[in-house]
Amino acid sequence: MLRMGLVIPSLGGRVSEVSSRPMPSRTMIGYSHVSKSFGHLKAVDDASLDIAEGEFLAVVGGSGSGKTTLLRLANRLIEADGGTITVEGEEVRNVDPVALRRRIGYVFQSGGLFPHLSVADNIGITPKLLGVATAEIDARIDELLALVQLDRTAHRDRLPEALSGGQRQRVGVARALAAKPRIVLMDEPFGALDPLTRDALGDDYRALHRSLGLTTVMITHDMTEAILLADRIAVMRGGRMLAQGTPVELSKSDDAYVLELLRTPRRQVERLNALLPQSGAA
Ligand SMILES: Nc1ncnc2c1ncn2[C@@H]1O[C@H](COP(=O)(O)OP(=O)(O)OP(=O)(O)O)[C@@H](O)[C@H]1O
Repeated sequence: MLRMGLVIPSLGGRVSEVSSRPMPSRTMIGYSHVSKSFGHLKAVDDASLDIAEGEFLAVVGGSGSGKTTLLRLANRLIEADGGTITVEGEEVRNVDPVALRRRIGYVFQSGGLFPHLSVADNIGITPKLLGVATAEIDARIDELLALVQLDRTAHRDRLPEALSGGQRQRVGVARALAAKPRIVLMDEPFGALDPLTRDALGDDYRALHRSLGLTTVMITHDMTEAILLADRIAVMRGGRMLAQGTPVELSKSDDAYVLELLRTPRRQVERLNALLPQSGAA
């Protein structure tokens, strides 16, 4: 696999780097008392959250807790009923939705690729819509394929159906980065992948996030993934923003649901340790 000069940090190195790094303070996305209902259902209920420049924030919570709705409110795929949402200091309701979406990359759970377009055309579609010159788009596609570690010759002209799930997600990330956004929203990007591919993609994306200076908001159902990848975690329940903070801060929460979520990875490890021989003992 191509590495193209990207340093993929070891897990241990990344975790200590995350915990010792001071967070920058400029707010890239700000939610203030935001609400969104569908009929009588409050999908997002009075939620407030600030995401700082350069931050990697994971949003966790049960099915139907409002995570996707929260994400889509930021780029106006859904319009809020109440409260204020800002992106880079501008209220999103004052920004043209199409222009807003070009400033914010979006990675879908299934990759969200156009099935009839090649990998190259999927990646190049936004620059093309923006009127970027063909030669420049071609160079950008190659650069992005290298960034997401897909071999140019092997993958450039393939249709999405001829890719593995992990490769499709890499193309999805490349497409989200094609218009050089500073913010990337990811809706369970690695959820449907096998654990090894998921780990590799998570690590690789985290390295990209850092080297490109991105601000990332990622929905995940996997608390282990949230703890390992994110600087901070926001916990949603029933549309409410239940808690937010670093894993260490959340571990001091007095909310039983938050503590239960945080205990899950450790409980899984304990069960695995009971079932499997300790490493080196096999
Ligand atoms: N367009 C819609 N019309 C009606 N109800 C909706 C719509 N979108 C979301 N909902 C409802 O709003 C609630 C929150 O949905 P949302 O997709 O934000 O949850 P989620 O936390 O992302 O769930 P999951 O983890 O299952 O993807 C759910 O009860 C859902 O059924």
